[in-house]
Amino acid sequence: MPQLAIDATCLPQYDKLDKPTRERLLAATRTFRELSLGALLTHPDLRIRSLPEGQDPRIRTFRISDSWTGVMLAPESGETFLLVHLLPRNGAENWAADQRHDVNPVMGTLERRDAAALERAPGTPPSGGPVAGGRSPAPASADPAAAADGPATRAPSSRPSPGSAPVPAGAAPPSPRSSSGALLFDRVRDRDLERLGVDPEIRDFCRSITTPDELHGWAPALPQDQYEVLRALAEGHSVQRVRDEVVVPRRPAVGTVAADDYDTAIRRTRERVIVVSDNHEIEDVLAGEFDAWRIYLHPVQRELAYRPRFNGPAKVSGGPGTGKTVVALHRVKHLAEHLPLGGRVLLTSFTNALVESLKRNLAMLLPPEVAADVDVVTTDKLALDTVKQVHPDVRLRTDTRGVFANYAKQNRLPWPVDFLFSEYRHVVTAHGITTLEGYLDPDARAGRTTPLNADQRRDVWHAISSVRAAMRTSRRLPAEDLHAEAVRILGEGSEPPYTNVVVDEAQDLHPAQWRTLRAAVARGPDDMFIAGDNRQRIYDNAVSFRRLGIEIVGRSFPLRVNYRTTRQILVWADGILRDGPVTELGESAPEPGGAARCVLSGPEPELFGAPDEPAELDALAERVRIWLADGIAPADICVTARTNKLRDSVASHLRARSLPAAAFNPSSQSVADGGQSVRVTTMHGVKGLEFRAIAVFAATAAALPQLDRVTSPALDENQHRADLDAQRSLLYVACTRARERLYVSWHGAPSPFLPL
Ligand SMILES: Nc1ncnc2c1ncn2[C@@H]1O[C@H](COP(=O)(O)OP(=O)(O)OP(=O)(O)O)[C@@H](O)[C@H]1O
Repeated sequence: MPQLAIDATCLPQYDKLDKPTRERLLAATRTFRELSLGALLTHPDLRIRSLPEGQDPRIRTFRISDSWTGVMLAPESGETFLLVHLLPRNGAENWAADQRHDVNPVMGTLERRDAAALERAPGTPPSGGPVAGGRSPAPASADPAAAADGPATRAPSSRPSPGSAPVPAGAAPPSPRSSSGALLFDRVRDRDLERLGVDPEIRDFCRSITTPDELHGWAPALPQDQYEVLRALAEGHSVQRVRDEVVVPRRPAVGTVAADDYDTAIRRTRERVIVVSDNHEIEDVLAGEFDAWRIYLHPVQRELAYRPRFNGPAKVSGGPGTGKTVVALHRVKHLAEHLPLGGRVLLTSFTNALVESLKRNLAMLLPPEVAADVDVVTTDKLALDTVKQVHPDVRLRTDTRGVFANYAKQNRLPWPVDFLFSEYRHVVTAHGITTLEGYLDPDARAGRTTPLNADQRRDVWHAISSVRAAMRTSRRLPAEDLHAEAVRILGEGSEPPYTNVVVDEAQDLHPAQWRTLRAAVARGPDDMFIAGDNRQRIYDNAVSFRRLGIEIVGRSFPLRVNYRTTRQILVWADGILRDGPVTELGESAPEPGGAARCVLSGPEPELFGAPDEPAELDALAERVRIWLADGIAPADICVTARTNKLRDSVASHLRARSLPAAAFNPSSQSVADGGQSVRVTTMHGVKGLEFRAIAVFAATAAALPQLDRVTSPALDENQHRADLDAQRSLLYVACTRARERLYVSWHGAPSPFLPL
């Protein structure tokens, strides 16, 4: 039976069809799936036609209506029809005659080139890709420099138009090729281009390109995967890196795809091609009623999410917006679909808000019967539930520091409460120390800068033990102790509760939480899949996976394409972290170099320093008003402030200026007034979320860093630095939630974290 596949580049055209034409197209797609090949080719309504003699015999047109035509690639082998374009009837044949579809000789993917435009080269810019504009509004344009990385034009709730994005407004038009100066690909040998899948025609063509802008201008005409190879080389990446990051993930695992095996190539090009399996799905895909991440994965993302097996814990890291959560969700899908009888998957994250968001997304990806085998809970909830099975009356305590403060006061201890609390959190529970001897071990306090002699350690241990005993008596345990107890209980059980554990936002978990996760799953293939980014660590937890028995070596994978944030915003935000190298998640080594590439491009961030808070509020209101006037929906705008108090005050000030604004609840992802208001929340509250426009309010020296949350250097210099880094990351997280617009303001002296 024939099968229909859809090339994502044709989807934006669907917007231009009126309702009856859309219905006819849907009926046609149904016919494709229901009739035999012979019946299809002779179907009286579809009127499937080949192009005139001498042109590509694999291209066929079919009738959608009197005025609209569909263009398909109909391979001679196999029965998969690929819908490549929807066009007004009189332009369809001409367009089809200009295009050529080939199987990439190395990657085995299906690519399209505008053969006519390339033939007219040199010097003539291409006529533009098949996508005649994306869905509006699309204020941040797809950056042709990165478009070929995958689904590119991602206007809010819009679909991708991979590899064929039109040249964005404002981008430099393709420059006429200059005969002077160096050529862009001088340093790359023909042999290397060939190994990277660049075919002879494109090799010749690229030899005379002089600048990256010129190459970008040709993006719509070039075969998509070859364009990505060239773009990565043009960015200065080595042949080896381009091979590893662009070619290998696309290449078949074994063998090659024959040049005439279009059927296989279509099925392998999953970044751009959707092979639809039922009518309902076709309607969703054509109508754009889905989030792109559910369907399109970058080859690297797909390879990680759907790799049949990792021989042990695996880690995916990468900067903000590189799709770590997307990969984690797809990995859960893969694991849940391959569970042994009675098996269960745990998907976990740090906060309730993150878990709620994971639940919502997972429900979009998994059918209910598969989702039933997946638990999505915070690690603290996992520990609490585990402990409650044995001690039903135990509850989670959140005021631990206060208990330490009371004890220190009552007993007139010589140490500040922050010191005591920090010893409890960052030494005793972080290292899982259970005895005085353990605490007296010379290595126990490695990294702490305040020395303690043996007598002092005994006194500190006594104080900490007393506070813990009191908390145990009250049956309200802090998270750290709850986890220790959960680990004990899990260790006594006959079998760990989970077959696989998937962790998102892993950078924020405390070692005690990791121990629970380690104990919740038996060691072995696919036991743990971990996604995170140390740039975004906003709680003061640093961990060593090795010390926790999580052996990642050889299974650590970077993601390097940012799908969320424009290049302009990311480059600026990266400046916030300028002072130190980013360390690898779960290790102390610096992360290997290689900045993320951004799919989107847009305006530079706007910065405003006001003389005082009222002036800053006025400017914020003005900014929000401009965004609304630009057509950004209120719910796509988020204002962040450092504290709950400031959040409430900003929301009421905006409302007083007749702007729709309300405090935002990150867990329910709704606003207090239940309406479509501008979201106002804390910097912590935006973690894991994204908005078209973000305003960071009061990035003021007096508020950021918030010094009452930072350990004094006199108490511990290392902890002081770690606390400052966590606040710096908080600002970074807030700024990188913005998809298209970022506005940062302050009054008086600006925060020292700002890259001004
Ligand atoms: N292959 C893809 N195609 C289209 N969109 C994608 C793809 N991968 C990720 N995205 C989109 O990019 C955005 C960021 O993805 P995601 O939240 O998974 O990134 P992340 O690395 O977990 O981000 P962060 O660490 O900043 O929270 C989301 O809107 C997601 O839908």
